[in-house]
Amino acid sequence: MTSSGSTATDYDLIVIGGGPVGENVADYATKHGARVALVESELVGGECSYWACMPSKALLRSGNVVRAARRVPGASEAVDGKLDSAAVFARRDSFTSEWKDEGQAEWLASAGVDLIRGFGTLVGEGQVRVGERTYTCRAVALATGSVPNVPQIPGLADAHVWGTREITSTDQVPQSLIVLGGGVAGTEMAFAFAALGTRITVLSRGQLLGREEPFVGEQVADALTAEGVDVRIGVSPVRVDRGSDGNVTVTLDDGATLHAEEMLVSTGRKPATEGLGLEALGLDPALPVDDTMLVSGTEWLYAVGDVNGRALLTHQGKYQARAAGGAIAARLKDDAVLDGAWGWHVATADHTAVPRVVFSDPEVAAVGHTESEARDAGLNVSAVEFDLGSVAGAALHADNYSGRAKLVIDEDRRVIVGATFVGQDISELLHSATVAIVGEVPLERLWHAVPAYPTMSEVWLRLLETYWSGRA
Ligand SMILES: Cc1cc2nc3c(=O)[nH]c(=O)nc-3n(C[C@H](O)[C@H](O)[C@H](O)COP(=O)(O)OP(=O)(O)OC[C@H]3O[C@@H](n4cnc5c(N)ncnc54)[C@H](O)[C@@H]3O)c2cc1C
Ligand SMILES: NC(=O)c1ccc[n+]([C@@H]2O[C@H](COP(=O)([O-])OP(=O)(O)OC[C@H]3O[C@@H](n4cnc5c(N)ncnc54)[C@H](O)[C@@H]3O)[C@@H](O)[C@H]2O)c1
Repeated sequence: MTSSGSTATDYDLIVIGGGPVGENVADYATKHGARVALVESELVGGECSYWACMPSKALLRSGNVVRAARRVPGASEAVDGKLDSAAVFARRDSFTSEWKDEGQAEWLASAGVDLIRGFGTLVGEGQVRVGERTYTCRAVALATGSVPNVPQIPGLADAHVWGTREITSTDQVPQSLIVLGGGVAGTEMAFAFAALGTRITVLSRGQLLGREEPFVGEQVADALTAEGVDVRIGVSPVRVDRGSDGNVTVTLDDGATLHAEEMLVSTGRKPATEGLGLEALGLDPALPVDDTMLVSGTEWLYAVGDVNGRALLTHQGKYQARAAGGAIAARLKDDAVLDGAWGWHVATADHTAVPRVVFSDPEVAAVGHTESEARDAGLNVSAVEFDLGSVAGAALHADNYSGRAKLVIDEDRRVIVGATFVGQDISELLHSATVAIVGEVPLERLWHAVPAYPTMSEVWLRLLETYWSGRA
């Protein structure tokens, strides 16, 4: 490494995978003096930039804006047409840089990171093969992301259905679409394409967004239904076929048969570890990591972002990357590694304060534990809820504003350990809850954080009043 003068290896660190997480590991390690190369087999920028976060949010935005305008008299009269799908897709294309990565590659070069194009495989400790060449290094960071988890349903593999890559990059507005999977991706795409005019059926084996508080799925399902979406809860397909007319037929376990022009399968993702050579090196493919992202049983291998399965979210992966990039550089220089809880080189918040936003309408914004998760974790918690529609800021924001907020409180420490908000344009409220949880702000002190009037943040005051009422 530069500061220690070692050039016995090609690099100090090789990062495999150039998504948002790999880019940040490389950048942070380089900033701290390491000689770094990044290996990417597709586009620098990864899933998030081209087939996930950016295009999906761009596709959602136009519909959300129109619905918002329709809820405000005076504005609603000005919005009486349909969405311009070509313009929606064109805006999406600009956010994906037309699926070209020159800009990201230039940024990597400006950050001092060498880009190696190709598929990286581990062939030994500190040895990465790309094509015909084997590169040596002192540490490797795997940031290979995740791949779709496709269910084994008879006929599905031959039906050429859409995954999230296809739906986020399409230029087509299908007349009808069956969405399998009531998680984050399925829910968001149902809103986006309902706004574009597609007739949609969502199939979910459990409540929508089932990992969140129970009222979340109920409110989002009600909103989808109001948009004309057929939401079917508690059903699973038993067969899928693509007919000679090009349409998809789905047979459900309740005996129903559905037909649609297209089908989206969005049933979760799993770490992308295939072909990395882990088993040949005797490494556990589950890639268990400590909070610096060092893989258990090794002193040279790190797994960061989606690939370690801790939190499949860009912002949380990038947070891990900042910790890991710094930790790797520090270890290579024999500098102190600040790996105590909340230290500079650890991703402590992964355990207690992961923020999540679903860009549906209403939006869902949550951080930390749900009430049931907190109880399962053995915490002594209470919970308070409040109707967002009765907060002045929300009522002004949109007529008939509908939403709900909930705090989960650790009674032993008198701090918040979870917060959930559902409502139009509520996502920007989330960071206040994240700060309260990470800062472990006592409720008694939180009382003095006065929300401005008339903003939606006043829901904080109402939640705290609800908490204190009935208590001394
Ligand atoms: C539809 C959808 C919408 C989403 N929206 C959001 C959102 O709004 N907000 C959010 O926070 N998260 C969102 N996510 C999740 C987010 O996309 C991921 O958490 C994020 O992309 C993870 O980043 P990563 O760098 O770990 O992996 P990736 O972005 O998957 O990048 C991994 C990279 O590694 C490369 N690679 C893999 N194997 C190799 C190899 N052996 N050699 C070389 N290169 C390799 C891949 O080509 C890829 O470029 C969404 C996901 C989906 C599917
Ligand atoms: N706004 C965001 O931050 C955002 C948006 C989209 C995706 N993502 C991330 O991308 C990842 C993938 O999204 P996703 O929606 O595919 O995953 P998910 O885990 O959110 O939802 C998957 C859904 O599919 C269902 N499912 C799983 N297996 C099934 C089967 N065999 N048959 C029927 N249903 C099945 C699950 O019950 C769940 O409802 C998630 O981890 C999510 O965090 C984030």
